[in-house]
Amino acid sequence: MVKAVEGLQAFIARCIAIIHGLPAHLQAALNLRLLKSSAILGALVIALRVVLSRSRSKYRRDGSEGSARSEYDIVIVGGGTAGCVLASRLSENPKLRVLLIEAGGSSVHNPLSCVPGLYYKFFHTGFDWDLSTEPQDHAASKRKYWPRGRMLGGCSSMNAMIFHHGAPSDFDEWAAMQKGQEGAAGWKYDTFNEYFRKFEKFHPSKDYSLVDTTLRGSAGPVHVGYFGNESDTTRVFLEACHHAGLEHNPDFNTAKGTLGSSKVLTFIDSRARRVTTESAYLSPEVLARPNLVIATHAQVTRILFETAEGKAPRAVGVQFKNRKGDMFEVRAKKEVVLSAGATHTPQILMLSGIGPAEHLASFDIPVLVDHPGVGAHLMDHPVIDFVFRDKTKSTMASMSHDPARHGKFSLASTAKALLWFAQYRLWATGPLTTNVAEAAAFARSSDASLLAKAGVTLPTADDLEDSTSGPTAPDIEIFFTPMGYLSHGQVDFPQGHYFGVHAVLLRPTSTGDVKLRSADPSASPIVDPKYLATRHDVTVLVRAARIIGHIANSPSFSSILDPSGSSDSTGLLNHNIAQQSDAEIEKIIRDRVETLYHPTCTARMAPKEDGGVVDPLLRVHGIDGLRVCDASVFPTITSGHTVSPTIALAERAADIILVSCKE
Ligand SMILES: Cc1cc2nc3c(=O)[nH]c(=O)nc-3n(C[C@H](O)[C@H](O)[C@H](O)COP(=O)(O)OP(=O)(O)OC[C@H]3O[C@@H](n4cnc5c(N)ncnc54)[C@H](O)[C@@H]3O)c2cc1C
Repeated sequence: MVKAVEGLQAFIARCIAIIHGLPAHLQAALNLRLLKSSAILGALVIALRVVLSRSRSKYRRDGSEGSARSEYDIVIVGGGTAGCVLASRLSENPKLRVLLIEAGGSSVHNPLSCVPGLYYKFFHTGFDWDLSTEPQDHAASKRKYWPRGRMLGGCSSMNAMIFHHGAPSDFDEWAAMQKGQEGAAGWKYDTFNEYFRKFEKFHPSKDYSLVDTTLRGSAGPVHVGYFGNESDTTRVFLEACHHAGLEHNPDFNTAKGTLGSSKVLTFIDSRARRVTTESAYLSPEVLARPNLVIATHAQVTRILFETAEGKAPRAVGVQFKNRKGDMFEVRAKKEVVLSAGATHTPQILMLSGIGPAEHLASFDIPVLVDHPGVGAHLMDHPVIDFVFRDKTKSTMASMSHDPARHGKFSLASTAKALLWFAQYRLWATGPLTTNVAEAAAFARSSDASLLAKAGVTLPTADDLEDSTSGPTAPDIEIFFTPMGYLSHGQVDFPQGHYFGVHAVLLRPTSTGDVKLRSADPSASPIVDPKYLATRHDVTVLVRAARIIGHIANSPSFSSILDPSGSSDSTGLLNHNIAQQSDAEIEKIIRDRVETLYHPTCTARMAPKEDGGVVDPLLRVHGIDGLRVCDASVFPTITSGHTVSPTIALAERAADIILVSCKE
């Protein structure tokens, strides 16, 4: 079967090479025929790949089998970003019997996950928990779509692949918030950085030779590099950033800090495939370990406890159901670890009787431990998308308006997609290697000289609260996408070419919550991020929009801006942003705010009296045998993208658990 696929690929390669060698007029004449045969061959390759991936998936146990045995040492709930790391690291100890339980299936051979530019195709599918927020009181009362990965690798299997630590002071702040509890110092950047390096295998690039490779990880399972697409418009954006005063930072991810601008480092390997925690940590060798069992399509419904007079309740196992709804129970001799992510971890805790007592009582859930912090302090990064019409008509910008994406069949767009697929398969290049958000800039809203360049004079006694984690940490991110979109791609644009510049609020002061909708585990939790509830948050975003206006007016940027965008009547384009008043910009912000997909802090690491749910060793306060390890334990949100801190956190958690199992 493998040979058949390779044979087909070689045949396509030969056809394309021959066509490329012909004179231009013959190439044009053959174009249509090539497209048609590519379409048929491409479809065959995809079909064969699907068959192959099915046969390779045999090593995983479907949840319908229940569990091969009913007792393990450690039961991990949620095989997402953090869960896969834990399962792999903990099962390195052959004496520990580890069970990983995941609600979804594998994604490791799924083209929508592997091919970097296709991840948005997962939205609203069975691989997505497909959540929506409550109507947002401060954002035009709209509900906001929240995608969350429901598969092995979790959100790492469907995210935008940006590798980013955040600011070093974010982690010093994490440590300081623990007020000297045991294990607190290990979260300081100096120490925690070892775990970032532990998971990373950096691939140097001659195009990014200023990266100091001695500061990057070199031996971890997670391959990162600059292999993804870099569009011409992305390069222009970076020139414009330089012009606006956002200096080039050769590497966002070092102790030197993250301010400045650059193409982003990505979780894309040398063959232009997405790297997920499933693909990196659950290798065939790891899956072959006799002490590791992975149950897929198995949804945990609650944690099981033993209680004894005068002792803290002890987690002793979990209950889960398979796709048919059959219920199973497994026991955990040593520990249960929750890694179900920032929306589902608090849901499982509450369904198990750990959460705000009054809220649990309203669903007749017996209260095991009154924990007001469970589901509280939800923090996310709000993003505002600004869209511009591209006069260069670049290939990537044409992806903004893709009729095929909206279900309208067109031979031309299907043929184009198949050609891109062939280019991707044969040379690992082209539009499909994009991570979409190709470049970024990080800045501070209190940077008077940066804002002065953008025409904003900050008040001399600026009373805007400084919510950053330190004097060199950002609270604004501006990123560039070589295609334009609004509302996660759900808004149709008139035929044309567009790109996007996006403003992110990195350190919001608005916080929200996750609550139960019902005592039924199948019901989605209620998520309410309370976007833009504070004046601070709107003010920082207005300042970010001013910087974007300055970028848009720079000489380099005007070389790609289609002037017709200035007389846009659709209300979708932002060519005139620099001329708009603060009030007009605020209206756009409240109307367009969306998630950057970074919910955190819903079972935060902090002393219980400060609303904490876990201690610095990730143990749930007041319960034995139960830890949480995922983005819900962030004490506060980092000023950057959240997957790298989650992987590093899981690496540290594995060390903590392995030590505790020896004791
Ligand atoms: C579209 C998108 C783009 C993003 N882009 C980036 C980016 O470019 N860079 C970046 O740094 N971050 C990005 N993020 C955020 C980042 O991926 C997440 O913060 C991170 O992956 C969260 O990891 P986690 O382990 O906390 O949760 P998850 O990865 O969500 O894992 C939770 C797992 O638990 C499973 N689960 C939930 N409930 C149950 C249950 N009851 N029983 C069994 N299993 C259960 C889920 O199916 C899932 O597999 C993005 C996220 C999304 C969705």
